[in-house]
Amino acid sequence: MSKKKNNSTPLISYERKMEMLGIIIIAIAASIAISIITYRSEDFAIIQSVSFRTLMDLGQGPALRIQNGLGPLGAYMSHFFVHILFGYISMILVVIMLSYGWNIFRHNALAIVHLKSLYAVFVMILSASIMGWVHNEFDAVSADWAGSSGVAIAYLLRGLTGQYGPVIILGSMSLIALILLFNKDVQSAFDRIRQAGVWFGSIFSSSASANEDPEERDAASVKQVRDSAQEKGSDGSRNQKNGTEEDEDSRRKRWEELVSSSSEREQARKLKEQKETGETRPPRAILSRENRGDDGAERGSSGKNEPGDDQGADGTAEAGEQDVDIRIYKGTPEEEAGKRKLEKERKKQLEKPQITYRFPALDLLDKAPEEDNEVDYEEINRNKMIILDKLNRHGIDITAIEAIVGPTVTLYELQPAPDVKISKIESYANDLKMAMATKGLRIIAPIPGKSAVGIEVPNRKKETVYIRSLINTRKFAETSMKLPVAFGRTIENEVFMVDLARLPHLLMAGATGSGKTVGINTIITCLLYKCHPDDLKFVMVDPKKIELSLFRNIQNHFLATLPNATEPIITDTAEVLQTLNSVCKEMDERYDLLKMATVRDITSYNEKFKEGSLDNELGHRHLPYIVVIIDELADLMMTAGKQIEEPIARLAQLARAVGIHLVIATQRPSVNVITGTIKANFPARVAYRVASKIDSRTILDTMGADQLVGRGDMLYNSGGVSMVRLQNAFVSTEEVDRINEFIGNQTGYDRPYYLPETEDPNDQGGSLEKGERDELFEEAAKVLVLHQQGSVSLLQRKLKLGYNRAGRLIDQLFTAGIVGPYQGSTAREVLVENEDELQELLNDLDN
Ligand SMILES: Nc1ncnc2c1ncn2[C@@H]1O[C@H](COP(=O)(O)OP(=O)(O)OP(=O)(O)O)[C@@H](O)[C@H]1O
Repeated sequence: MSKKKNNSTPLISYERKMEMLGIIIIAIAASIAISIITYRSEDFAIIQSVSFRTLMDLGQGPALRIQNGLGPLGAYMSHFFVHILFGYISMILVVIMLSYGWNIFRHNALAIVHLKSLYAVFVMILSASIMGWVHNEFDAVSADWAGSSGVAIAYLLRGLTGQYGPVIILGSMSLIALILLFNKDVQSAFDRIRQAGVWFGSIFSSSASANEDPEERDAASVKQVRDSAQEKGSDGSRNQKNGTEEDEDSRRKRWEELVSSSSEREQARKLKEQKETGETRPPRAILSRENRGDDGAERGSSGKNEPGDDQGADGTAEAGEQDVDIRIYKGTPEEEAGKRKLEKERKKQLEKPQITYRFPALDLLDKAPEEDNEVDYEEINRNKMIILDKLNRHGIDITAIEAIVGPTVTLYELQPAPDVKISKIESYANDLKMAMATKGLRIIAPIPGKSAVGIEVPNRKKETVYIRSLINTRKFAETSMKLPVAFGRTIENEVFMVDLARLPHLLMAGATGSGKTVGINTIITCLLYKCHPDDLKFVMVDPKKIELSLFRNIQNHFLATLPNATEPIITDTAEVLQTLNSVCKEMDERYDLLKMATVRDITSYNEKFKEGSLDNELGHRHLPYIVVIIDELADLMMTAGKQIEEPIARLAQLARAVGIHLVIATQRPSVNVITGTIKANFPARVAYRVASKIDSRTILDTMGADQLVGRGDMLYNSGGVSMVRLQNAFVSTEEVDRINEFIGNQTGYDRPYYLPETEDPNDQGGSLEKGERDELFEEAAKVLVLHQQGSVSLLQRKLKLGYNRAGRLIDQLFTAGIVGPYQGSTAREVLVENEDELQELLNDLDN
């Protein structure tokens, strides 16, 4: 493959430069910090009283009298920061600089640092002004805490707004600063402060039990709060209560938090016990286990008519009769890798890359916003009550419940009593759906490998799984998969990864807007983050014309096309057909190469080629993986039907060993699009939300996809019986754009990877005029007739030819009727029996 000479590489790479800049900034910040800490106002006076020359004379008295840790320079700096700017509070500037320095050094994104710095500057000015005000009004603090600027702002405020104006302005600004700091509900912050009061109260009031076991103490405080809640509750019904709704709510919250703190301790004890007995659980964070022996208080105080709370008072009361523990789990995120790890692992794979290439950096991907992804205990408890109530009414006893909180859905794992028939639980799916007023609810009865029934209920607040949070994990960085795809997160918050090279092909289906294109972008992004362009090429087919168009930027790095292709991303049906046939031809050629090299798969072939034991002259070359992506199969099947199905089926059956893999998506998972032949050859399937149970059956062979909630909620089946529910990672168009720009701006190969040319189906083999025949035409014909074997590799060996020329000769011999049509990995049939017959045929051709 031809390649461009890479442009001169800079002496010091961009990364190293940034690291140096980071260190310089940190060093300056540390110096300023030392100068501020050792600030003395007299130092500056000394500097001013002597000349520069005297100052520089270290043996002289003036220099010796300066006590700043950084000498005269420190005295200057600290004068500026402490005296002129904002006093000691200027230290915040040091913190800002350190933060910039560190993040630049670590190659982290700076967007969040900018925001936080802006906030820190605001807090610095505000604090200095408050100090200035205290200094001016009461002379209670030294002016060194406010600096001239802080004092000046306080004067200005006093002058403009009188005696009380600064109190109001500075007070409200402080409150705003607090709100911004916690970025949370201030109301609940107040509640928490009050709650802390109750805590202290309960501790002091039960001073007699000061030496008690902590669990008992918790239980005592729980009881106290619960009792007080019950007292209130018993005074009157919910509608008659005197206190406000907020009072009830905050009391309930308080109660729940106390309960969960005591129960977490109990949970930890249980876990320890489990460890000792050798019983293990998957690594999930245990959030709470709520033992509601007497649930009345909690339910009574709920007080709100939430959706799904349609059971009213008597519904929940009945449920209370069946008292079941619930354990709540939320999976802890996987360990982050950091940019260096990813970079190191990616470089490890490369031995002698054909082009100089920089892998896309993590910074091109958006960081997940700092959202409040806390578990909604209220929602979980309400759902638990509804589930218990519904099943209890129908005589189904549940002995235990666990709630596993995933990004999109929560899985309630129910342990039914031994005599319960589990199909009975399944039959109440619709009742439960109605009671919870939820869109998609899936019952898994039983959960494969467990003696439990699962009910998946969509969360009211869904979490977006950002692709960066998957790519930036050790699991992804260190994977040895050839074509790793981190699809998303499981319900247990684990990064779910598959190796496309082993699948070997993937069929994706989902209604419009369910997240297929985002899913395809996730696959491509993962591959672009892990694979070098030497090792991977995409053939992109996009009948919808816009979905994959962003990838045209990377054509000279990552795309494979026909030599005469009109566009790098194929949108025209006729061209799709020709391209797929060409990929088939590439597959056949690769099989010939593998056969010549006597290896069984692409990995061994490439290793052998790397060792130098394969001859370039015979057409051997490094073989990149080829991933063929078809964004909408339905469209192609409608226009080209069988013609399209044929090459897809051939590739799906055979292409795995030679490193060609298919990813096909469709929004119409009907049997005339996903035909039996296609389905049989695509064991790995992904279903996004589909419109009907029938569609779900077509794609997954079972129901379930019709109950998904959309926006990347998906079921993955690798061909076995069990399916995994995942939240597909989200990658935005902007992110895809940035990655493409980053790669596209680098010097790539001269052209896309060319797929072999195929015969035009309308062309009956082209002209065989004497002048247009290959010079070795006759000689090649004789070799094949002599050996009675129509194989390219035979011609290569006997005539010492490259693969392409030998292939062209075989095509001409086929047109001349000397060899038969292509037969896959076996040699073509020779149609001429002996040399005499051949001579006759050649004479005819000449005439
Ligand atoms: N994994 C995801 N996380 C969050 N939101 C998502 C996710 N996937 C898709 N969405 C949302 O759903 C919208 C539609 O997604 P997408 O375009 O991928 O659907 P589609 O199935 O390809 O639809 P169509 O077939 O009409 O092209 C996106 O714009 C995005 O807002």
